[in-house]
Amino acid sequence: MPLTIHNLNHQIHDGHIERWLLTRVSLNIAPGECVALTGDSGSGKTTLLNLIAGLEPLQQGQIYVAGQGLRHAGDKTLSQLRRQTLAMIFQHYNLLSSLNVSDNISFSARLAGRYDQSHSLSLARNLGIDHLLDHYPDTLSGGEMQRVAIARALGTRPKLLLADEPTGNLDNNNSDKVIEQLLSLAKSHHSALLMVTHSASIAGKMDKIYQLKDGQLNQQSCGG
Ligand SMILES: Nc1ncnc2c1ncn2[C@@H]1O[C@H](COP(=O)(O)OP(=O)(O)OP(=O)(O)O)[C@@H](O)[C@H]1O
Repeated sequence: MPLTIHNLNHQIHDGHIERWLLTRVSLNIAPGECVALTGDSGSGKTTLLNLIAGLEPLQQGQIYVAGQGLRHAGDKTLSQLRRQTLAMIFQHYNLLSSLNVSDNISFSARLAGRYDQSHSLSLARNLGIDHLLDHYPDTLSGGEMQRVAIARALGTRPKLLLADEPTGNLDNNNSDKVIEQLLSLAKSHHSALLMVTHSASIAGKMDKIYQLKDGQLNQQSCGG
């Protein structure tokens, strides 16, 4: 399983009081499965992604990423997991401004020791950005930058892809195209995808929808 979450509880300091942000959260995501994570602002979506990425320590419960338990895992194990097993896509792209598109795409794969030029090129072609390989990020549109970020993320052949409102900065038309490409590439690479979104129409394109509300994670119907 790319992702298993078992009975996760997470407490935060809210001013002077402590508050349970996540309670008894459990979730399984299978290879190639695309799952939407929805919920009101402040419900804990980004915190949950950060816990899955090993960026915040687990307090109670367990998260397994491709079989590796995160609770009590050391820094070396967690950073290896972030390089080799999972990849993240952010709303603000997080491209390196001093590197051209080609080097941005290959950056994570090189760090993971998995750089494969033909794979990077094929991702760029599939995303329609192969004519931009020698361009720099500040000359690209938002949609083009996010396509570069998607190619960079998939370049490591991650088992699990975490995306935090990846099209939050794009207009509807552009957003739909980028999401279609992301879903199709995640499926063809057998990468599981967990995507935070506020958009009901984007969530409706995914295999499953989960909502965080009052600390609890519940599956919603995909009907709409
Ligand atoms: N380390 C922390 N210490 C204290 N409070 C925190 C911490 N991390 C997150 N919070 C609080 O937890 C709540 C959830 O934050 P989070 O960013 O996870 O929500 P979200 O669902 O992603 O929201 P949005 O949709 O607005 O991005 C917020 O009230 C936030 O202020």
